[in-house]
Amino acid sequence: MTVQLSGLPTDVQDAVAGTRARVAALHAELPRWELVVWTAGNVSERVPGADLFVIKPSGVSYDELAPELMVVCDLQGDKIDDGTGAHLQPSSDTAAHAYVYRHMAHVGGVVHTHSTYATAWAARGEPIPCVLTMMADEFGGDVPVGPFALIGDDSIGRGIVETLQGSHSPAVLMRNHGPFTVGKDARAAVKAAVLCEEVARTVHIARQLGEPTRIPPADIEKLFDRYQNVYGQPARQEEQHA
Ligand SMILES: O=C(CO)[C@@H](O)[C@@H](O)COP(=O)(O)O
Repeated sequence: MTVQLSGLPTDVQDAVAGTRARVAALHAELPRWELVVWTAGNVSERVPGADLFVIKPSGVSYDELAPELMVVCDLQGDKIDDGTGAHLQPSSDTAAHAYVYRHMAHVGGVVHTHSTYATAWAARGEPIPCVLTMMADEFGGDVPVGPFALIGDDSIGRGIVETLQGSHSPAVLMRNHGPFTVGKDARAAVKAAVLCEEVARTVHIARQLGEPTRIPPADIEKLFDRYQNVYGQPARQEEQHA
């Protein structure tokens, strides 16, 4: 039987409303940072305290996205009776997002784009080598490549999870497709998507002039640890561990 949002406890309904607002607002970051063309990207976030997540409706222009249009799904990726009406179907990548939420408990947000430089690396099936301190900071090493997988079932999600397990990286380049990123929340996943495109572009440019030099693994670990645990304002650091 389909879950009815209006029948859930008030605190869950309030949590859904807050998640819808955040996810709707974060979609504006995708065109802002030139990570998408047309509607080719999506953001989702887990609803705190519920086995639900919120994701963009498929094919809807970013200009039209509003909190009340965000689709609410269970962790199997099935839309609940969320008040958006039957005409609004969730993103075509919903199954992939749902698989990540079911298999990566620490992940609270997922983003998918087709950003140009990261997607070019995905087309070549080549990991982005860790040759920049920004890569060590955010990705803790190379940005890995996941397998080619067709959209529509658990294949992409399984490829994301299997590739990211054992990696510090919050980004994976799905072969012949494009980047997927994860984070503790949707904002962290959007940040990872922005920085993934930035380093993909920089390393691509560096490669035009010669072979960039890799950062030694011990230094990568030091940089990653500092950035993940020291960078930013103390208050934000506490938030990060909240
Ligand atoms: O890559 C694809 C389709 O192949 C999707 O990620 C992209 O078009 C975005 O689709 P949605 O608008 O989220 O359904």
